[in-house]
Amino acid sequence: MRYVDSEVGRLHTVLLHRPGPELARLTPRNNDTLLFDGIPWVGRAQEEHDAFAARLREHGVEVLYLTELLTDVLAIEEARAELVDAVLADVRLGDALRRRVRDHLGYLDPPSLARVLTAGLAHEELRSGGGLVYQLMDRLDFVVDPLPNLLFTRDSSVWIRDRVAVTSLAMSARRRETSITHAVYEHHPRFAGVATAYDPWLEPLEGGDVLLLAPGVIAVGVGERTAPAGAERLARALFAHPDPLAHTVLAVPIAQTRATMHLDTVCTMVDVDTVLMYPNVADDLVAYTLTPGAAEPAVSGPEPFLDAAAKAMGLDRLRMIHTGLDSVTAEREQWDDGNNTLAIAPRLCVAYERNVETNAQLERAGIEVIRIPGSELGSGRGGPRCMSCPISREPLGDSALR
Ligand SMILES: NC(=[NH2+])NCCC[C@H](N)C(=O)O
Repeated sequence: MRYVDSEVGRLHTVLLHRPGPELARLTPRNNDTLLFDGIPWVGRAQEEHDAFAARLREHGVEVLYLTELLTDVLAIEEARAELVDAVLADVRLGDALRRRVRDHLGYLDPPSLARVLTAGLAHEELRSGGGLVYQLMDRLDFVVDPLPNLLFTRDSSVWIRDRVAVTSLAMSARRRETSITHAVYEHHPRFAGVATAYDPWLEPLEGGDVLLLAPGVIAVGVGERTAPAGAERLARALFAHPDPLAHTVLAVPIAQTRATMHLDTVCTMVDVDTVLMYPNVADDLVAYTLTPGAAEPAVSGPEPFLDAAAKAMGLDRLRMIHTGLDSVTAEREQWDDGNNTLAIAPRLCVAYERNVETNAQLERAGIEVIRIPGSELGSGRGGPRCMSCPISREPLGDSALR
């Protein structure tokens, strides 16, 4: 079963990426470019991630791992060619080095190739190469860049009902991630026959910006990561479907700073009618409402986000968990992904244990919190929601809202 129509329906199946050798590529020289704010201790990050997966399994969630799916599809010639081509498309390689890399990858068995596709390939590991590009590289430079942000499976694909939107990642450090999700959904027998709702060559759109507020109602954060044109394109695709996948898309401009790169860093859902929101932005967020129009989606607004969302969801009001935190504590805990919870059922969510005050407020509001460690995982600036891509949730249907 592959179906997701909300943020909170009981979670059945989720896609995770257990961090591996790609994290060991991070150095103080490259961590900014690779979008990490520190140098994670890899072994501990893996332990933390295993604890996350274990908590999910204890609650009956099936956990799929991206590397396993990738290794499976690399046994299929067409998928292998597609993934290798995505590596070779890097214009910086030049023809001579490109030929050498093609030869090198051609000899690798699926697990070794999966490792290069995720952890990259350093100059010194290629050992020999021809041409000027190879000669002028430092031995630690990457011939194939590593993808440490694969950890955040939320961003490279999003399921909307029975379709998958393979996104278009804005930052160059992440762009190749979607060649992996695309190949998995296209070629893995588990996903046979799945149709896409978005493709990676379209305008920038990242999963961290896409919130399924209710069946048929989708909020999309817009800014640096998801371009307004990406939100518009998604709305058009969802409205045009014969059995429309949504009736309302709310475009929500967000300030693009490091701390708030995606909508889910400031707002996540913890119940069918309840959001957890970063208090420092809660009053300022607005939404533009997109609905099906004659040729193009019709746009109205802006109006306060909570009002626009409640209206689209058919509620009198959307309940916001007011964390009531002083602004410094709120700022500290937002930075450590306090607002980035993963709901695994209505009123039951996973959160980093370190966000003590936010978690206490959630509990006071009647939300059960499953705490996980995240001291190393958090150095890439992502929490439980960023690290998970729900593939199947219990449908809320249209009658779920009270
Ligand atoms: N859905 C999310 N908030 N993902 C967080 C992504 C963090 C990642 N280091 C990036 O900057 O892209």
